[in-house]
Amino acid sequence: DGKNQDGTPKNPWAPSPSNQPYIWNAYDEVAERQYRAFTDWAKELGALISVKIGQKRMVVLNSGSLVQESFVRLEQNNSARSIRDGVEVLMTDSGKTVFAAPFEIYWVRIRRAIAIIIGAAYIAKFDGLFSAQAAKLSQGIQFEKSSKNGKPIDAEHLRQLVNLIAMDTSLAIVVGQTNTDPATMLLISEKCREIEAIQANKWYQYGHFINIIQSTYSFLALMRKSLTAIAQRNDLLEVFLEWTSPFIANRGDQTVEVRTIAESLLTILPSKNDPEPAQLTADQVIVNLIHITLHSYKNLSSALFTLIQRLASLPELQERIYAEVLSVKDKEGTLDDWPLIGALINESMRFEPPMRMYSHTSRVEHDILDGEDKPFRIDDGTEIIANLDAIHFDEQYYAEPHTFNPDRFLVKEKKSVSILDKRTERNDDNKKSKNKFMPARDHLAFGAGRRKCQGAKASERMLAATVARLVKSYKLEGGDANVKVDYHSNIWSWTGRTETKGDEIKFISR
Ligand code: HEM
Repeated sequence: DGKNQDGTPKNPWAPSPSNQPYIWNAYDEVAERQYRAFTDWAKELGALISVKIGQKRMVVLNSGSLVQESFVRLEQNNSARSIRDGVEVLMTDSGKTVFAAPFEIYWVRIRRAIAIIIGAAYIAKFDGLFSAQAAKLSQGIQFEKSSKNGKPIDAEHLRQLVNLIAMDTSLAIVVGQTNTDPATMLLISEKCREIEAIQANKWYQYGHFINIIQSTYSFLALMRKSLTAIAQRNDLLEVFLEWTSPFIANRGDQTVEVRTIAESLLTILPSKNDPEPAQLTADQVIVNLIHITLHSYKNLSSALFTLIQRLASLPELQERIYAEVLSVKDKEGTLDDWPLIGALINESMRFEPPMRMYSHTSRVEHDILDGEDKPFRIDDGTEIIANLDAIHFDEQYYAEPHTFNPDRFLVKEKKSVSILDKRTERNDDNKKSKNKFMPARDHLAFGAGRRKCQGAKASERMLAATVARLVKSYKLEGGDANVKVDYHSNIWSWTGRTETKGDEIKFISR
């Protein structure tokens, strides 16, 4: 209501775009142009902006230091999430999954259980899986090639191969399924596509912002859509229930080694702050497994497809990577051995992240300081969005940001800063001013703060294994990573995702 508890006026909202139509405010612009609309407004109004759509006010962070301020320094305030529409409610069982759960002990338990499977200290045990998957992709490409007499592989076929590898890898980590039959994997990805399409429907999108629409305007249409969504969800549940049943039957058996996220979620371990944790119900476990699998699948396949398309268009880089891979002798090699592949992955994540926006929600009324330390209003429930379309192209951190250049990430730790670090304009004898011209050594494609992606290490190692294997086996020619397609929903968040359209690639055996 614009007043603090003591009756004094609240600080203003951060600057907003003007001249927006009254009823929908910024809806049309955001629906059509998504993150690009935020980037353009930020150029005009400054890195911290606020946008009102319908009844919803959102605050958008367009610089790394604002993400540091909001998602990291003030993480106690801003690590909640909001569930925005019927599909999200349905698919997360009203916020029971790690992605959607409120910032409470229930969420902490799930995070810990996932961390002991795929956290940085544990992830190396999956390197064998990643190189086996990379080999499978290479074989799939060989097979496609020979069935086409060596002609290039078109984007659609390549995408199907990449989808299968991404799904297979995700299922192995999440439910311990390896070599799942392709028909089942296709079924899962088809269900996922259909649910996403329902969520991207215009009335669902409006409903995020104007509650009354959910209940009246196109109630019947929404009901029909919801019934379809429920049917799709039930089909998914059936598949996952079958996989999870053996683990559920073994629940509590201390002699079984915990190797997958499914097993770990079924055995929440005590910790210092949570000595007697409540265990999750089987339903809660399964709804998490579906959500994690689909997030992992979509992002891995999207990142891998983009990376292959990009690599194909860079012949010189391929030769440098080939030399790097060959220089590792007497062992398989992993991301730890390949700095240039690591730099390529970082640059791909910076230049073309699968998710250009993600959001946290504040659960406390507080102020946020803009770049000049001026305070602006955040309410309990305000959705706060990180806009990578602005942050990842900030030329203060990434020289010539619109050029794809993996070498920028070969910079030494001491000669670089984090994208989260603030630039200071103070003069030379202040050490901090050194920051001013140092490049960033990182990116925010995996998020920041307490809600950060738990699959970052797994993803990087998987992508590295695949790049190494492909470059070792083939010279890639063709490809196009420049044309993008934006989707309006993303397992199950309204902030969307971006895919690479791609072009045919010729794989020439080395
Ligand atoms: C290239 C691949 C991937 C990308 C780009 C990606 C990106 C993201 C992003 C942007 C977030 C939200 C971060 C935030 O709000 O600050 C997230 C959350 C998460 N990701 Fe990923 N992800 C990827 C792969 C994976 C994989 C393979 C897994 C697991 C197998 C995974 C598990 C998670 C989990 C559990 C969270 C939720 C954290 C929470 O809300 O507490 N991700 N991811």
